[in-house]
Amino acid sequence: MPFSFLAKAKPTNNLSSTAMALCSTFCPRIPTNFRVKPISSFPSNSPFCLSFKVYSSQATDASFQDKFTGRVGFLGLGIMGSPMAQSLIKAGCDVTVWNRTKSKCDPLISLGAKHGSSPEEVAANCDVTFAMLADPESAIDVACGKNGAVSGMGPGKGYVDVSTVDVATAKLINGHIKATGALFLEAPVSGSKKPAEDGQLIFLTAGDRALYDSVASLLDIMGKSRFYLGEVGNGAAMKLVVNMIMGSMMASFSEGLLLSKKVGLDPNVLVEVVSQGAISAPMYSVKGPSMVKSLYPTAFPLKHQQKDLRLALGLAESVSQSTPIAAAANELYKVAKSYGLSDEDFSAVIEALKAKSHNTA
Ligand SMILES: NC(=O)C1=CN([C@@H]2O[C@H](COP(=O)(O)OP(=O)(O)OC[C@H]3O[C@@H](n4cnc5c(N)ncnc54)[C@H](OP(=O)(O)O)[C@@H]3O)[C@@H](O)[C@H]2O)C=CC1
Ligand SMILES: O=CCCC(=O)O
Repeated sequence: MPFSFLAKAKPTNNLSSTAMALCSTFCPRIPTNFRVKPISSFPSNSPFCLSFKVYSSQATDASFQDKFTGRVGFLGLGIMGSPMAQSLIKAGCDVTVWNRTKSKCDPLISLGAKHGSSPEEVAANCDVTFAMLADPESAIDVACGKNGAVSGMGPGKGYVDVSTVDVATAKLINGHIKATGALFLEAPVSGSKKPAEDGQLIFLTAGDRALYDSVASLLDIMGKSRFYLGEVGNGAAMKLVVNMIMGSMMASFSEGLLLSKKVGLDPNVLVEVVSQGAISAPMYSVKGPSMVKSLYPTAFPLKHQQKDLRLALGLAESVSQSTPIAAAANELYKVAKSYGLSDEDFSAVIEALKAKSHNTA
């Protein structure tokens, strides 16, 4: 379990070594396989204070890998892809980017990234290529379509798809990539815009273990933890189960906020009460106050949450698992989409429950 570690220490050139030494000294129960990542440091003329994130590299298998020194491609620079690629550039990686809408590449180019004119060109020029795309259709198109990444892949290369897709899509892309002699890893992420900006994502990986090992240091730049789940499809399945739970939680929270208001309670107080009890969740504390104000600044677009519920329901169907709560939540997100809220944050699902105001609008 990652935890923050704050220490006063004389800064050295090797901040990580300093932090590891401090942790070993002052946290005797820390696992021997811990790693550290600076959260913040201060100039040497300020009080000597360092803050570090301490984490196990993997719950069940903590192998430490060498720093990845090859060329890194990044396809898809939306809400998530942009900050992830930015973290890699800022960490000193040699990054080449591509995005369907070219203008989104410009801020990264100004930070030092190269630009590839197609997914094929990026894959051909890089050792490992990451893809962060909207949905199964775009993930397949960018990997396997005309001038897609597959055309630039080959032995010695790797493709890491971090998009949220279904099991069949992950397996399809895996098949195309593997046919070129390259390696494949699916690695969808838990965590949203802010964790992506802060390098605090959780990677849910599956596929070629050798590729997982070789890109571990890149995953650690972008994330706080990583799980290796075995065969391709397990990453997608884990991600869909997590987001199925999240979508239902948000729908239920929305009902609670509106009910509290209708019975004369202050929904802000409800948010506070929830935050102190057993059902406390960062999601409620972060989104609740703006939901009360009917504000939905987009971190996770509602259309993607509905996509994930749809894919999760398909997954449940494939094994005859009953999921009535998720099915009801999915309907609510579909209503919200019909209100034109696709690109709002998924917390805008609450608007689908304000039927009266929308019907009369
Ligand atoms: N936002 C979040 O909090 C999280 C999102 N995810 C998942 O990550 C993925 C990306 O999410 P996010 O960054 O929020 O989404 P965005 O909608 O912000 O970005 C989507 C990306 O996909 C590209 N794209 C869409 N359609 C096509 C296409 N047909 N061909 C080529 N490129 C295409 C977009 O290109 P263009 O710029 O040209 O439109 C853009 O780069 C999704 O699968 C999502 O479910 C996972 C965890 C958290
Ligand atoms: O897929 C989106 C996940 C968002 C989150 O984990 O906060």
